[in-house]
Amino acid sequence: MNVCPTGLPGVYVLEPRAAEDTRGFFMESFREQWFSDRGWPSRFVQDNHSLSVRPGTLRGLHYQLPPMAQAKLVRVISGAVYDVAVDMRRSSPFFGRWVGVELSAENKLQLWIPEGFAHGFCTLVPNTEVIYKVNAYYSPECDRGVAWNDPDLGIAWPVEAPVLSAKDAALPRLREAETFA
Ligand SMILES: Cc1cn([C@H]2C[C@H](O)[C@@H](COP(=O)(O)OP(=O)(O)O[C@H]3O[C@H](C)C(=O)[C@H](O)[C@H]3O)O2)c(=O)[nH]c1=O
Repeated sequence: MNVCPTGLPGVYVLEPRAAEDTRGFFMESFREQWFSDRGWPSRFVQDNHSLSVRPGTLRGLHYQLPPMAQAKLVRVISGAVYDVAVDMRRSSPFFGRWVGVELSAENKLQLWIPEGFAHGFCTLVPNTEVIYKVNAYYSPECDRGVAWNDPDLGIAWPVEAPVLSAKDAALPRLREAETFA
């Protein structure tokens, strides 16, 4: 498995190795030691799975505040997304900076997003399924978000008028959002 840094320190692309043969492929999609060997959180307590039927569906940008902050390991098992992470730590020199990576069932890439970052994605094709591990349970009380189209973030989403939940359509801008210290 290759680990590739992105333009945003702390966020990495993981490239598992797939063994392909005439039947298809086999891939180890997760190993605890990939994380413990790097001093990253390695105990994941919840798996998430979402299906977005329409292309241009945008989920995010979401994060959970302490004590339920979540690190996330994200991958796509059907379809493709433009996956985005944003540094939400005011103390970081990269506060408000973002990175976007295409994750797809075809490229099998995974995105490692540490605690302190917001996460969102926009689907690129119909019936896209995203699965991801998190290292803290869902906590509606600690759940927060920031607007996908905040001009202070300037994220280059591949869609101008995404399909949004009512919740996501009403998220605050970064300047009003509760962020990490
Ligand atoms: C996140 C979550 C949600 N839910 C329930 C709450 C709602 O009744 C329903 C849909 O939740 P929501 O609209 O927040 O789902 P998404 O918009 O896909 O949210 C996710 O989108 C971005 C991309 C993320 O990274 C987060 O993991 C997560 O916030 O599932 C749960 O029961 N458990 C959970 O862990």
